Amino acid sequence: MSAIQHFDVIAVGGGSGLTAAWHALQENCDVALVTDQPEALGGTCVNFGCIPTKTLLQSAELMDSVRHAERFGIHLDQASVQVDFARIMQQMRHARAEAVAGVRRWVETEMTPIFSRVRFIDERTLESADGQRLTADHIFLATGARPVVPEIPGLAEAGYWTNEEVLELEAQPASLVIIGGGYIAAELGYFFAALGTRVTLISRSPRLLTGEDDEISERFTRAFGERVELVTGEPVEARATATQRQVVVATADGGERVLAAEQLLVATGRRANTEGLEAETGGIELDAQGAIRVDEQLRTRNPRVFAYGDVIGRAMFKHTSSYEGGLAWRNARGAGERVDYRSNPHAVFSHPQIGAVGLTERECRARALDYRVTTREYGDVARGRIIGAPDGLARLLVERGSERILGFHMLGPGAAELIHEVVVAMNAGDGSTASVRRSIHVHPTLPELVRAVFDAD
Ligand SMILES: Cc1cc2nc3c(=O)[nH]c(=O)nc-3n(C[C@H](O)[C@H](O)[C@H](O)COP(=O)(O)OP(=O)(O)OC[C@H]3O[C@@H](n4cnc5c(N)ncnc54)[C@H](O)[C@@H]3O)c2cc1C
Ligand SMILES: NC(=O)c1ccc[n+]([C@@H]2O[C@H](COP(=O)([O-])OP(=O)(O)OC[C@H]3O[C@@H](n4cnc5c(N)ncnc54)[C@H](O)[C@@H]3O)[C@@H](O)[C@H]2O)c1
Repeated sequence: MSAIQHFDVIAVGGGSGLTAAWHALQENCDVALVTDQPEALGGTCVNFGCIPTKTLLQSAELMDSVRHAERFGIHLDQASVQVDFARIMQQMRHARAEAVAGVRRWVETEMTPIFSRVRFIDERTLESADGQRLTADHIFLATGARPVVPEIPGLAEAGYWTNEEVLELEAQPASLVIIGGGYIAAELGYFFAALGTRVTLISRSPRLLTGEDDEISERFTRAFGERVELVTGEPVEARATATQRQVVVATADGGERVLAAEQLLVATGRRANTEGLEAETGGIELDAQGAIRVDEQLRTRNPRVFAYGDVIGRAMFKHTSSYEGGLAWRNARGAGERVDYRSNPHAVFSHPQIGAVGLTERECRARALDYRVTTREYGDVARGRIIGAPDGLARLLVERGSERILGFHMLGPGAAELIHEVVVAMNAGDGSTASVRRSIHVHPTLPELVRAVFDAD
């Protein structure tokens, strides 16, 4: 049996595990960073998620501008516009490789890297695949999540991509079927469609992005349906022919449709990575979905072990796991802070773009809150008209009496950036609408749309 190595801190996970590690290093702690994917240091965000997909979407947005240049008096020979798909993909992978190399240099210089899977062998000890035993004053688990692949007969044999394989492409598919109606379907569906792939999207519900405020989801679905073919139904079988992949869909009217395309992308959610961790042996409880149960301070049932990020199965966003990682670290040092997701924002980088924070109108109703809703369109403000009055709006939900901002939802250009003023307002003073209303906004800018909806409330 090998000797036990003891550290001040062990962070398990090469993604947001780095957040706790970074905080620990600021306090001169001795840190072990454990990951089973050293070639993908930086985790999902850097390798298979936020950064590579948004890098790809930059090309999609540019293509959209080129296609619509005519509207602003710029005549382009559209037939001469060519997509160098291989180059788009290679540039993304090159940037990714540089980012990973940078993270790896940092980990190898400042921490003790343990490049292995680990599992608990008791409440104090982790063991690597080659039998190294590790203990620490504090352990942070950020082992992330992986794609859920539905059990559709024939799917494995037919062959499919998830968000990981799709980033390895060299050639653009002429046609693509996507299973799923959430974030990845909306973002990657937009990428492929904007570059000219014929995209068919299979969604269980008639509306896409059902977690959004109803009006946002409805208007997004309507606009997105002009870009891709939307099919509502349940995929029940998949198969491959010599040239195609086919998905049989049981449609809502009791019928059946066979959808065919060159390739198939599965985007049906993500599940926490806890298999093989032997969490129970470590005194850590899992929920029915296999996510790690934590309390309000992000502590597991084992007091020396904290968990955060996708593995706790809450809001699976990079900014959320970064927030949680900092909070978990401070709590390990005795701060006693509670997580508060009330102003945890999110964005869908599709077209139209979505940015949102706080409660949806549906959630306000479910909580029997006394609220009012105010809406303004892009065309209601000068900058909105300058950019062509695009389809889009801002929706504000305010609690009557307290005047607290309950939620803010935007659909349209810049939505992901524009919501931040409201995120700050929700955290300023009493979280009421006053701070936005009394602030001067530059004219003519899109933040004036935010101001306009607050003024109209
Ligand atoms: C396609 C896509 C696009 C996305 N876009 C965005 C976006 O635009 N904005 C946003 O905020 N979020 C986005 N997300 C979500 C975001 O990427 C995740 O929420 C975030 O990266 C989760 O970080 P994490 O540290 O919890 O997990 P990960 O980054 O997945 O890290 C988990 C780490 O744990 C390691 N590991 C797992 N099990 C073990 C074990 N037993 N032993 C050792 N190591 C182990 C893994 O190798 C990995 O290094 C996107 C996700 C996807 C899939
Ligand atoms: N911009 C961002 O922040 C961003 C972007 C991409 C991904 N993410 C994160 O990654 C997570 C995973 O993304 P996702 O799009 O895979 O999941 P999702 O949870 O957003 O959507 C899953 C979709 O798949 C559908 N679905 C589930 N099972 C199905 C089945 N058997 N057949 C047909 N449809 C089925 C659901 O109805 C839903 O529409 C997101 O929830 C989000 O947390 C974030």
